[in-house]
Formats: sequence, structure tokens, C-alpha cells
Amino acid sequence: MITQEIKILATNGIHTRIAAMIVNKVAQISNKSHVQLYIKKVGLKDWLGISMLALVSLKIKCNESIIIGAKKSGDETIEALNELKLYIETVINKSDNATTSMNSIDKFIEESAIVTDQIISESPIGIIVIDLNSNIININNYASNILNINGKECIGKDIYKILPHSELPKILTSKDKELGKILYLGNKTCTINRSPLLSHDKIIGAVAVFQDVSELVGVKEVNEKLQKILASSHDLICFVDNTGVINYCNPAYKQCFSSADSEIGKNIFDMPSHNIIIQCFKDKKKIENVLQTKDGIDVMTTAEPIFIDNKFNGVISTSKPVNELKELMSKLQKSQEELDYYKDELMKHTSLKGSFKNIIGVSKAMHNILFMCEKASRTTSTVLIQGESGTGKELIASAIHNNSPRKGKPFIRVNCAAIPENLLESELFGYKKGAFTGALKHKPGKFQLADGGTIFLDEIGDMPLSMQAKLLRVLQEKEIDSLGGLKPQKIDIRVIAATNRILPEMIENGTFREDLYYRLNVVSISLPSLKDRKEDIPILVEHFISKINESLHTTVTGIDQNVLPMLCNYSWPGNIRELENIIERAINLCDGHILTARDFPSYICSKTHTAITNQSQNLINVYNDELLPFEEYEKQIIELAMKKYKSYNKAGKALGLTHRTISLKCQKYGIDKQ
Ligand SMILES: Nc1ncnc2c1ncn2[C@@H]1O[C@H](COP(=O)(O)OP(=O)(O)OP(=O)(O)O)[C@@H](O)[C@H]1O
Repeated sequence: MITQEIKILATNGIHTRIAAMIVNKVAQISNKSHVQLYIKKVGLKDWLGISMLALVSLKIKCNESIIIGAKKSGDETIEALNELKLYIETVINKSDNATTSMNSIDKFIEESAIVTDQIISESPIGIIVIDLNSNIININNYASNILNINGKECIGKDIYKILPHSELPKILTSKDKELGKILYLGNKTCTINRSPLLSHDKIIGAVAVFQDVSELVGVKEVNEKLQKILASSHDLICFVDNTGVINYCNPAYKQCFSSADSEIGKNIFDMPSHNIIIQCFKDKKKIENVLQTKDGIDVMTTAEPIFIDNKFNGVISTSKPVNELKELMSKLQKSQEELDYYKDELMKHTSLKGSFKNIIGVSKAMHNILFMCEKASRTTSTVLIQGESGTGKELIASAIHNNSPRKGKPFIRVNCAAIPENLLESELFGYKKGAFTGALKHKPGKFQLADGGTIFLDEIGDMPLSMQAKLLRVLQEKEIDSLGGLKPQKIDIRVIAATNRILPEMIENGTFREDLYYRLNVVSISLPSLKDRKEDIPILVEHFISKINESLHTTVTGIDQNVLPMLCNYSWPGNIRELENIIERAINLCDGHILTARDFPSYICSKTHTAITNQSQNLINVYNDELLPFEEYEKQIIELAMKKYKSYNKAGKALGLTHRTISLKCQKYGIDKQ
């Protein structure tokens, strides 16, 4: 810098008129020599471009010295500095011999300048003025307070040194006003206007006028609350304004990113680590991703654009350390598992909903079965129900259906043992018109009728092997071939099968396909016989009394407590069906309101009923003049026949029954081939 020092001798120092004279002279010199001249007060560090604002702001008094200077070296510069020095020494310093009238004009100008200065300095809004070189030439008290800086020390300094992220210098080049912008200063929210200062259409500086609107009533309250929320949030939160500048980071963010304080005021486009915010900024769409911080912490980050009155206002980014999330997830999963466990336990100990209410049983075995049924009803998996005749297999199957999402759809029961073998295929799969002689019209099979619902294949153990192969195909392919049909038809059915036969044994002796067994036995339900769950008998008795009362319009209220133990001691070969029939019979015979021993068959109430299992020499046993149920006699006859002939074939021939019927009955009554 080439410099010249000059002492100011004008009586009133460099006041407004004198400043105007100097600026005018500088303009002439610069036009001629193209040298940019600067000024500073002796004792101050920073140079100011010579302008009205700069000169007046220096407030140079008589006998104070100034230094003028230029950055460019060369003769032209020396000449320009000499010319200005000469002008100040010969014209300006001699201006104290100005006329009285001139003095009063100066006084007037000076006074109005002081008034303006005071208005600015005491204004309840922040004002910062810069000259063409971005040096601060005026800053009022309000601005100094809000920015927490010493205003006086800022005069003459480059605004970027005081406020590194200031946008005010941009106005010097754009020359456009920026009105009503939002500026975040610490925890304060300000509105700011930035305008160029023009003199005769020439820009001479720029002014920023701003006000802290977070102080406004209402806004302040909301702001306070928001501050508290942000401060107490465990999420890492940061705001980026609509120019990409980070203007807020909450304490959690600062704690996680130690460098966060220095991030405030920076532009995200200069920070590649913020690429998720940059992407959101560009696409104006919400984005989620896992980022890794400089310290190697994985954070789940969501960047979301903010729109105010449909105008893009910036991006808010919220992040959560992933390990915190993982911890939460595992806690949640644990709670969910606990909840499921308690739900299951509760289910086991409370009444079952809907259709399962009709299935009576307090024994642990029944509870577990019902619990399993409840679960099975929520899926479409195939169910295989095994149990002796009369144990409630059909009841269970229909309850599963009625409790499932298919409950409004058909429940089709097929008794595989009842349909003759040669008709079974057409019964199950249907036939097309003309498929065989006599097929005069199309007939849908049970599978088609059950489409969308459930098919209950009862007595599946009695299905012939040829049909077992076809059923397996249906289960695997989920399609059926009707007799005479040209192409297979897709079907949507749930299969529930039941049998009172021991399928694993049938597999062993080759009468049941192993692959079909495994296809059917996805959910396996094994119903115990009534003699193995005697604790259910009292409640079943109660249930049947009220059920039969309803259908027969009778008014039986209970059972003699001495009879109950007898019912519990009986072996119930016909299981629950037999119990239901016996109760119905007793209600029919009952004269009063309580069922007594007289109303029950003597073989149940007689203490000698165990004799029934001993083989009598007489074919027909009669106890106390009471006949036994037919099935009891049937069992005894088949037992006798099997004992004698030791073969299904021979026993069947002797009794006039087929080999298959004999084997079924033996299965039913648990008679060994011997
Ligand atoms: N747990 C139970 N609660 C109430 N009633 C039951 C229960 N179990 C069976 N029953 C009743 O007993 C009778 C026989 O039941 P179901 O026909 O379901 O037996 P099953 O095992 O299918 O017999 P089968 O093998 O002879 O076809 C039905 O009237 C049924 O309502």
C-alpha cells in the first residue's frame, strides 16, 4: 500500500460538507487516473474506500490525522495521492475561513446528520451499513446487542470478519432488494430486509435492517415451547434454510457431532457428508437412509423438505443412532414375545371365542386341543383330526371352519366310508355331461362345492388307495380333474380330514399312503377318548341337560350327585355321543327335575357293570331287565367271531359281513386280530 499522511486543520473537522468535497475530488482523480483511493484514521487498522458514508462515519476532528492510500504502485498512484493531499491541505484545511453563511449551512447539515445518526443508533431494529468494499460503516445498538458484538470496534472492518455468513455483500453486486427474509441468529428468529444504498443511481453501499420476531407475543411462546422440545429431544435435529445453509442444530445433534457448532452457517453443498440432505434439497422429497458419522456412529436419518404456503422453505433432518434403534427394537420384540406368551396363556385359561364355545371340556387335554384349534383356524393349513368314534371330530372340524376367515363360505362334509368306492371319484371331483353313459348333465363334485371354503374328509382312513393318489394330487396342485373334463380346474379349499383309525399302522400294512399322511398331518389334533378325560363328564352332563332341555322343551335342572360318580366310572365306548344319548334317554324318562339313577340304564348305574366286559356264555346280556346299547352287543359279537376265526375274512363270512366292514368294526371297538 502506498500511503500519505495528512493532518486535518479544518476547524470543524471532516463534517458532511467537507466529506462531500473530498468525495467529489476523489471521483475526479479516479476518473482520470483509474486509481482506487482508500482512507483510514491514524490509530485505526482498517482501510475504508473513500465514500460519503465512510468519511462521515470516521468522525475526524480538527488536528486529527488521516492516512490516504492506494493498493496499486506506480507513478499514476503517487500522482493521485499527491493531488488529493494537495487538495486537502490547500482547500479543505483552509475552509475555516468560510463565510458565516457557509458556517451556518455546515451547522445545519451537521445537525441533521447527527439527528439521523441518533435515530439509527437508538432504533428498535437492527441496522448494519456497509460500503462498496463490504466494510462496516455503521452498526446500531440493537444490531450490536443481537449479534453480541461491540459495534464501535466493528466500524471499518470487513463484514465477513465479523459475520462470516453475512449475505449483505451480495447486494452490492446484485443491486436487488431482499425483503422479508428469515434469519436465525442463535435461538432468535429475525426478519431481515437487505437493500442497496444508491446515490444518483450509483450504488454506494448496502444496508441490512432486521428485527427479532421471536420476541413477538405468541411467537415467543411457541418459540419457547419449540426450543424446549428440540432441546429435550433425543433425536438429532438440524435445520437447513432454503439456500442450503445450516441454521440450527439441537443439543442432541451437537452432542453426537462434536463439530456441529462449526457447522452452523455452513452450506450443505460444501459438505458431502450431508448428501442425504442435499438429495432431499434437490428432489424436494422425504428421504430415509442410514448414515455414518465421522466418529463411525450409524445414524438412521430422515430428511424432509419444509413447505410454507407451498413455497420450499428448507430441509429438516432428524436422525437416531441405529444402535439405539436396535436396542429399542429388541426391547419391543421382547415385549411382543412376552405379550404373545401372556395372550396364549390367557387364551388357555379363558373361554374360547365364537364357535369353540360349543366344545365343552375343562380337562387339560381339551384345553390344549382347543387352543391348538383356535390357532389352526387362523391359517389355511391342512388339519388331521384323529380320535375314536364319538369323540367330537366333526364338531372340532366345523368349529375350526366357523372360526376361520372362510366361515361365510361352504363347509362340505364327505364321509369317505359311506360312499361306495366306484362312486367316490365322481362324488369328490364331479363329472361333465357325457363323461360316461348316464352322465346326462354336469354335476359338480364336493371339491367344487367347497371352493373358497372347507372340505371335511371324514373317515379318511377308509378312502381306497386309488382315490388316495388322486387326493394327494389335489392337495399338491390345488386343482381337480372332473370326469370328462378337458382341463384341470383351480380350486381354493382348506382340507380338514378325520379318522378313528390308526393311520401309521395302515401305512405299515400298505393300506394308507405315507405321502398322503404327511400332506394331511400338517396340523395334528388327537382327541382323547372320554374315559381318559373323566373330569369333563360333569360339565358335559350339565351342557347336554341344557341343550336337550331346549330341544325337547323339558325342565330338568340337574343330576343327582350320587349318579355322577357312576357316570364317571363307566368306560363310554361310544364316547361323548354315547353320553349325549344316555342323557337324552334319561331326560325322557325323568319324572321330576333331577335326573336320578332310575333314569339311567342299569349297566351304568349298577355296581356290577364291569361284568359287561367279562365274556358271558349267553350271547345277549341283560342287566336288571335293561338292554345294552346296540353297539355294545355288536362289539361282543364281533369279539366272539374274531376269537373263533382269527381272520377278518372268516369272521365276516360267518356274520354275513364283508372283510372291510369287519376290519372297520374291529378298529372301532379296539378288537385285536389275535
Ligand atoms: N367336547 C364336546 N362338547 C360338546 N359336545 C360334544 C363334544 N364332543 C362331541 N360332542 C357331541 O358329540 C356328538 C358326536 O360328535 P362328533 O360327531 O363330532 O364325533 P366324531 O368323532 O366325528 O364321531 P364319528 O367318528 O363317529 O363321526 C355330537 O353331537 C357332538 O355335538
